[in-house]
Amino acid sequence: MLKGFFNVPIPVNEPILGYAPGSKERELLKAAIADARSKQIEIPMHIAGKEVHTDNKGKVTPPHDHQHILGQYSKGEKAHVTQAIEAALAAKANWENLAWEHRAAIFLKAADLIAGPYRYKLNAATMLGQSKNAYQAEIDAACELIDFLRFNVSYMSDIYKQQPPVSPKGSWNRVEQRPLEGFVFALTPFNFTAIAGNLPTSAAMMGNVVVWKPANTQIYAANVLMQIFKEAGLPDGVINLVYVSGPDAGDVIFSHPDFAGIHFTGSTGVFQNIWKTIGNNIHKFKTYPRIVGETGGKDFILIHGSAEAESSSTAIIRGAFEYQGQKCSAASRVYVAKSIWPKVKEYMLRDLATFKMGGTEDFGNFINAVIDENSFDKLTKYIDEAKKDKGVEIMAGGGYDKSKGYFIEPTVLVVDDPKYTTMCEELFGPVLTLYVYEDKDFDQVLEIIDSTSIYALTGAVIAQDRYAIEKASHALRNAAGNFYINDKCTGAVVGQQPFGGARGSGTNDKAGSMINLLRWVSPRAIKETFDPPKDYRYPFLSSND
Ligand SMILES: NC(=O)c1ccc[n+]([C@@H]2O[C@H](COP(=O)([O-])OP(=O)(O)OC[C@H]3O[C@@H](n4cnc5c(N)ncnc54)[C@H](O)[C@@H]3O)[C@@H](O)[C@H]2O)c1
Ligand SMILES: N[C@@H](CCC=O)C(=O)O
Repeated sequence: MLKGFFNVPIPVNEPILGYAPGSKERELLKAAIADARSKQIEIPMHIAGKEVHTDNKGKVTPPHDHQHILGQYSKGEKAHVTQAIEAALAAKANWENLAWEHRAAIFLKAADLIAGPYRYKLNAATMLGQSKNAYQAEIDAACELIDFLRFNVSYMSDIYKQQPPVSPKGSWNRVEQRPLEGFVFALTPFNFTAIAGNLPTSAAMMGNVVVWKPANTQIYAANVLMQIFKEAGLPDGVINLVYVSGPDAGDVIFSHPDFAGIHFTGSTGVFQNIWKTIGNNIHKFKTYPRIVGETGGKDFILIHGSAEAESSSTAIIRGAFEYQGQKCSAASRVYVAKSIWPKVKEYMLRDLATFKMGGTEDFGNFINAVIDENSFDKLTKYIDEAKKDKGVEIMAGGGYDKSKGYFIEPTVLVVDDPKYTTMCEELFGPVLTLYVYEDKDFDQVLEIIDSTSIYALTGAVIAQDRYAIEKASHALRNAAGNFYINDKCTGAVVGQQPFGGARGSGTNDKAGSMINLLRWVSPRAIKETFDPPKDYRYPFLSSND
């Protein structure tokens, strides 16, 4: 074994490629898209390092072109979840005993593979499978995932370096960061390839073994991620990837004695049910499982009367409509002061009129499709209701069509009631609701924002008036885990704004930070005494008493 404490490479954020017309990266990405579209692939599960195929297949189709088949994945059942757990537990001893610098090297290599040879393949898979445009795929599948891997390696070494500051004479105090006893379940959402990659790897990096179940609508890119992890040298069984229904996975995992933790990102309802199941089964587990979940949001932008109108409009429309509003951080409720609203509205209508909507293969499209038919049907129901409801004006959009892909026009609703349904519930799509308030009612609006939804994920205040900024920052301190001043409420960057919300939005364990990695270790404090006492008596107990 090598001896020494090794410094890890100092992480820096991966530069975002621009994909401008004529650029090399655009040519390479277009070629990767054409290649992916030209064939149908078989997508196996990965258990104990082996590819597992079944006869029960699910189709993978681009949300913007649902009749085109990119491939088919093998659907698993409960027995595959059991096999994945057994494979993870079989891999555990070797993996957790491997020196940490070797674990680090595997994930640093994975980051390099994504930054280099796999960049276009992974971006193309995300663009086709999840209907993300080139820029959105680049900031997610490439840059954010590379950042997660490189920064987490650095945080891991910082965690290992942290030791008790005091060791009195004659003793030495140390802390060992043990992986959890058992396996970790990574349950990942459709909307970010980076999150799908981060949830299993952050736990594995700290020495844990993992069963990973992605959302069905993200499997196409998850398959590329698994290829990358293998090529980076991840040993068999450390991360096992299964394609089963959520309830099937839950039934097996949440009653297994070695279940040691869940790393979840997804909707609040699913997380709350999982929490209840874990609570009901608590007597079955060897340890108290770590429950880490980043969940839904009802993210706000507050525009003060002193704000600059054009940048306010840009923050609103980028915050609300990038990736069709399917970011947990997406702006979905806006509060704008009456004095500035006419100007903001003018800029919004000017820019919304220039949005192009269509497939991700055409780089001119800013807006693509929503993820699937369920989502399309749910969102269009809200739009149809809004069209009928009094006190709601459809300021923009409102149209939709699912004949070729699940396309919904970016829609802006202006409401009279700040507690209208779409101001309160998470819709998760390109539907923004906006309320215009009297400038004098700023304080009341702060209270409304704080109390309107169960969530507290992201939020922004836009103002030039420093008193207003200070007041909003204080009044809304529990309304968002990620708070922005004079910016949109999306686009957190690893190493810059660790991400996560509280209240109904999750456990706020901040993805891409040391706080998150600490959830995947169980510290053991060790005290060593060099000269142990040989007499039990205290000094005041003299032998003459
Ligand atoms: N806070 C964050 O950091 C963050 C980031 C991304 C997405 N999200 C949230 O995720 C949601 C969108 O993602 P989604 O649609 O994939 O979420 P989802 O909750 O539908 O699914 C998440 C995962 O849970 C699985 N699942 C679904 N039902 C299950 C059940 N009954 N038992 C066990 N597993 C089950 C899914 O298959 C998927 O793998 C939104 O609510 C969004 O706000 C939050
Ligand atoms: N971290 C991303 C959101 C991830 C959730 O979907 C952002 O800040 O926009």
